[in-house]
Amino acid sequence: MFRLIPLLAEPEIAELRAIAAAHQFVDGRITNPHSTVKNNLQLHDGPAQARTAEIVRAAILANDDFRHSVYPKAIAPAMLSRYDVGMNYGLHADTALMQLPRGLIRADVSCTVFLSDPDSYDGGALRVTLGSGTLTFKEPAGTAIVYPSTTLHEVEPVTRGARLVALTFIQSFVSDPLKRDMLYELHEVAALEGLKMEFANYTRLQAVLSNLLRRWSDGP
Ligand SMILES: O=C(O)CCC(=O)C(=O)O
Ligand SMILES: [Fe+2]
Repeated sequence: MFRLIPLLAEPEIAELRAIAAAHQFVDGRITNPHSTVKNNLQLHDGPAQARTAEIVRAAILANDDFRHSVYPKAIAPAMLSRYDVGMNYGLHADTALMQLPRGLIRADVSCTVFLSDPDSYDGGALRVTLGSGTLTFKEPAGTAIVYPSTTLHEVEPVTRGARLVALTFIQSFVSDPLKRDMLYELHEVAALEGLKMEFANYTRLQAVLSNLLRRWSDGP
């Protein structure tokens, strides 16, 4: 499932931009030393990184659309990343198991939160390969694109301005993307149509949803 989710409001966007402006970024290869395609910058300053992670995590957990499309079980601390002119991230797949301070997580869903106004830079779109086609995302500030970590994807070179994003990876309670999609669809239909249904039938539909989630989730 590919979902565009309005995730951050103006004050959060402003705070993350201020954090980015006030700190030194380092070569993004620090977290992927063997990558030959990664050509961007990351922010690793302790408190600034912690605050970034807190803002993004709180927004994810408070967002119904995010919760019902991703079913987050573990959220990697979000990291600010900047692509200046000439920077890009070539075609790659995300690592399946990521070592985080609190242990390993399996990346099921990848998430880019756009923080720069799209008009302020050229290039820098996220392109996700889907079979013979490609999906391209260059979204307004505050919007998150969530996409399966199983995909090959890349960030086009920036040719003007700078592209600031917050990046995170999420382990889902439901590892199978198709099952996640079906749960999301069923939840949407129940939410949109439920009030028009006979209450007894709506209750049965809710039971099916809950029982599917019980059957398909990894735990705890
Ligand atoms: O900058 C982006 O939008 C994506 C970055 C990415 O693919 C990654 O960090 O693995
Ligand atoms: Fe990636």
